[in-house]
Amino acid sequence: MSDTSAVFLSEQEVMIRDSARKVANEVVATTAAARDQSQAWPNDELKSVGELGFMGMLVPDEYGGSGASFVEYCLAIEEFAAADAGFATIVHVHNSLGLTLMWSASEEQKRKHLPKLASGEHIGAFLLTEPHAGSDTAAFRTSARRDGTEYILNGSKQFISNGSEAGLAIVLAVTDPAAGKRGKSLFLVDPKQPGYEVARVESKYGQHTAHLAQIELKDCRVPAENLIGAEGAGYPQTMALLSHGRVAIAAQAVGVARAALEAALRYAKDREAYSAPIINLQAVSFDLADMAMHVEVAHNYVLHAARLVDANIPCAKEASMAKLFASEIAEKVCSTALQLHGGYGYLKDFPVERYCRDVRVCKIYEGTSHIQKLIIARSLA
Ligand SMILES: CC(C)(COP(=O)(O)OP(=O)(O)OC[C@H]1O[C@@H](n2cnc3c(N)ncnc32)[C@H](O)[C@@H]1OP(=O)(O)O)[C@@H](O)C(=O)NCCC(=O)NCCSC(=O)CCS(=O)O
Repeated sequence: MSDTSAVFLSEQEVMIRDSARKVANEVVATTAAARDQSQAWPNDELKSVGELGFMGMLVPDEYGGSGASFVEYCLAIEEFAAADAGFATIVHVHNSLGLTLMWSASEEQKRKHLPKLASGEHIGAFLLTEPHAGSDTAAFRTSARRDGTEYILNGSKQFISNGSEAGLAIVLAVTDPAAGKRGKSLFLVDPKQPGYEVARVESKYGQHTAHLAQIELKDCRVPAENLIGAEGAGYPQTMALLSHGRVAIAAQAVGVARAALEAALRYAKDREAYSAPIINLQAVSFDLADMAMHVEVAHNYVLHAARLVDANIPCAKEASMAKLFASEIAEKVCSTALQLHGGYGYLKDFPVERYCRDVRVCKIYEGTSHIQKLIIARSLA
């Protein structure tokens, strides 16, 4: 990223970005290619970023967090994604629990759960999507039936990042089937308790660092005090969280695209054809120019959306624009980076084939590109 991208960052934003960049480069990136092969859970790497405060970024100091702004959060996610996109997914999904609890949890819930989340002792998972419904969030069926001082949760949850590794889960479940969007509630669930079952851990195309699970909730009894906020308030809470999350996924896409651009630049300066580095070929340099333009524009638009979040200005449209633009250009940038490497781009000796696989899901999770268009189009009507 060129120096002017940092001109309007505060000293603190630069400090957090640089701290994230340092740990990402020194600890996360160095093990990323091996992890892509082994699919090992990055315990040590998470511990390292946790010690620096990156596991409780959106949680204030009084609950053990680092009280970062959303801009600072997105800058950190971009850095982690440039090192290992799957690692950034783990960190992002985890941090989204802290944000949800800050918005809606009782004081008692905050005191009980936030310090362990913020330190990284408990990894967080958010159980939203179901096997039969992803985009259509109103169609979720997982039920929570009140039974005395408890709720009994039943249902299947699909595509759950961190679901198999979590120390704390938040579940969206239907408490009143007749009430539609006002009949869904959020619950805190301990993944070690009976009734929380990891049915399978998916085998997937990319982001091998991030484990994606199918979770079965079978007569999973949770105390009534684990309800987050009011009964029936879960749906709008979740929609607001998804909207903020889209800005972070956009930052993640920018991070991977930037890494791909940097890899392509290195390669183009090093690789010779026709007796000169291939960067001297106009076709190659035009591709690189195009990639750099897209990465910089996406980076700056992500910061714009994140600043709106920090200013508490409704920005569902901008969040969707950031995610749509960044994830679409990131896929193209990564693909062009692979192309510029020629045959070597297709080999695991170079990182660009991993970037291509890892970045693809940015167009799908936290709302597909079509869902982002739907939200943007709605805002224009
Ligand atoms: C496509 C959808 C946006 C359609 O949503 P709805 O039409 O059902 O929602 P609305 O009626 O518009 O809103 C309901 C309710 O929420 C409030 N709301 C909505 N957006 C916001 C916001 N940005 N900030 C605050 N509040 C918001 C809205 O005001 C309404 O509240 P009231 O009724 O007025 O009180 C939706 O279905 C959608 O987003 N679909 C995509 C789902 C998605 O992104 N899935 C991804 C799942 S997560 C994932 O992929 C990662 C898994 S992980 O890695 O573990």
